[in-house]
Amino acid sequence: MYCRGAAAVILTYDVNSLQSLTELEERFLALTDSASADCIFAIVGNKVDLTDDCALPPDENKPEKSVASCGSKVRKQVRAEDAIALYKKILKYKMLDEKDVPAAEKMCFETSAKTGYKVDYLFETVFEMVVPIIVRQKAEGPPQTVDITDYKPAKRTKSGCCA
Ligand SMILES: Nc1nc2c(ncn2[C@@H]2O[C@H](COP(=O)(O)OP(=O)(O)OP(=O)(O)O)[C@@H](O)[C@H]2O)c(=O)[nH]1
Repeated sequence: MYCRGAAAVILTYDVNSLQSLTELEERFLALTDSASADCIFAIVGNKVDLTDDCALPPDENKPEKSVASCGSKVRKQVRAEDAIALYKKILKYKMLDEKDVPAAEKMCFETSAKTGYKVDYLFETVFEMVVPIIVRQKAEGPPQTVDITDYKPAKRTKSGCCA
């Protein structure tokens, strides 16, 4: 219902929870089936304010970097590559060709709704992509929706039968 005719879908996970990324695919991707055919997908890893430099993926050569926490900050559980992999899975699911859509690296963001980090950048980027698509769709023809305010009930016959 929320996605019907959508020109853009922003799928958001928590960078500190791998499960939240997995759930995007398992629970929410199918909900985007009713989005517009040329819908833009953005994958957003939120809550980066809770992580810091020690959030880098564990480096096998430097085991001290793979500690589970660093001061009050936690180690990031979801790497940028995981989000990029999900973006590519979405393209497969939607049967879209990589060369016809924005690059995965451009459509995967990391934000903090708490501090505002990269939030404006996310929405500005998505808007810049989406506005030309909406303008083109409008120029191409009427929307694929039904205006129920135009509905005029059929005249009833004397018997009240619709035959
Ligand atoms: N530290 C931090 N906390 C955040 C951030 N964004 C949201 N939160 C917190 O995370 C919790 C869930 O936020 P919601 O906005 O309810 O997100 P949601 O996806 O609707 O989460 P659910 O209600 O659990 O489904 C709240 O306590 C928010 O304050 C962020 O960028 N950083």
